[in-house]
Amino acid sequence: MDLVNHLEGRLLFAVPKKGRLQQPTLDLLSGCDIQFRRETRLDIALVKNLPIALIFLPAADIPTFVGEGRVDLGITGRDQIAEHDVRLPEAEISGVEEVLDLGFGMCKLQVQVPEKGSITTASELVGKNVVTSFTALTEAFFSKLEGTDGANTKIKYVGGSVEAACALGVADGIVDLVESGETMKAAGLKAIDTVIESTAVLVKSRNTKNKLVDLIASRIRGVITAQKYVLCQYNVPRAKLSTAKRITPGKRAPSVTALEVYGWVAVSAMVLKKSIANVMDELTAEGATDILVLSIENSRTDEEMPPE
Ligand SMILES: Nc1ncnc2c1ncn2[C@@H]1O[C@H](COP(=O)(O)OP(=O)(O)OP(=O)(O)O)[C@@H](O)[C@H]1O
Ligand SMILES: O=P(O)(O)OC[C@H]1O[C@H](OP(=O)(O)OP(=O)(O)O)[C@H](O)[C@@H]1O
Repeated sequence: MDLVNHLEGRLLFAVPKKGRLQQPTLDLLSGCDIQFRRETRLDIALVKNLPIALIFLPAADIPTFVGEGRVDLGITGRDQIAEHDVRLPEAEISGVEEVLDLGFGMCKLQVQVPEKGSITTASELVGKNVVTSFTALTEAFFSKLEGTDGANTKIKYVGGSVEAACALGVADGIVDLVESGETMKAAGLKAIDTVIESTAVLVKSRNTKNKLVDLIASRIRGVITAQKYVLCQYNVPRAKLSTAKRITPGKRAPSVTALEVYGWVAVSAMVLKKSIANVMDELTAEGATDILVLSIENSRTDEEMPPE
């Protein structure tokens, strides 16, 4: 089948073809009931149940395709968007518009130097050799270092294994992504500054007119919300209701229903998964009973969520 001829009329959605963002992205698509089968070695997959085609691209190239309007939607790291946008001429507005923070792929782009070396600040790297996969952000970072002429710093591109550059004598420092810090530690490096913090984002092309963009964004938002929150149900004496409402304020407000027992109410509210244990302790201390925590399979809510 000539897939390219089947793209007509479909929303084009760029997703990472490999690397750290790929599996969480595929999980998200599955949660949105976006069904497809990717043939071996093919970078295009037609979605069976929606007029969408998935285009598998390197995370670093997705901002270019979205920015130029070649694809309507994309998922990549905010670091990649920043690297793309910082290259644009000053007066040009980026064609890449962020729609949604996806909450995975958290990492920091950091300036790193040998742990045992003499350099302790990024300014001391000015004029020296710095190796990175993010040359535009690194150039902008060193150019802005106050009171120094960062533009003189020699910035070299490498596509991967950036952390090896110092040990091999290619660089005095590197600018690379850090998440757990394991890679940095194993290479005998330490972080001395942060260029940008990143998470995966859903982005759209500024000029896309495809109506499915909003539908997909809404489905993705629903899945992310479902992953982040649980539904907490409990019974509490009416006299304690105002305190209980402060503990579980819910989205707009908690649902409260009268119980068939005088003086008691049943409360139901969305609670952040990461704080549910504390919330249960607090509710118990206030006399709540029969506290149940239910996972949320999927959701469709507006953007206002309970505070994190
Ligand atoms: N250790 C990490 N933890 C979390 N997110 C990361 C990590 N490393 C990278 N990312 C995110 O994933 C994006 C893609 O990085 P990744 O290293 O997976 O790229 P890749 O497409 O496989 O390319 P490469 O061939 O350069 O490794 C990064 O831009 C960043 O947003
Ligand atoms: O802080 P950590 O949890 O150790 O993660 C950081 C590492 O992850 C990324 O590389 P990746 O492993 O994706 O491969 P790459 O070097 O080929 O880009 C990044 O470039 C770091 O090397």
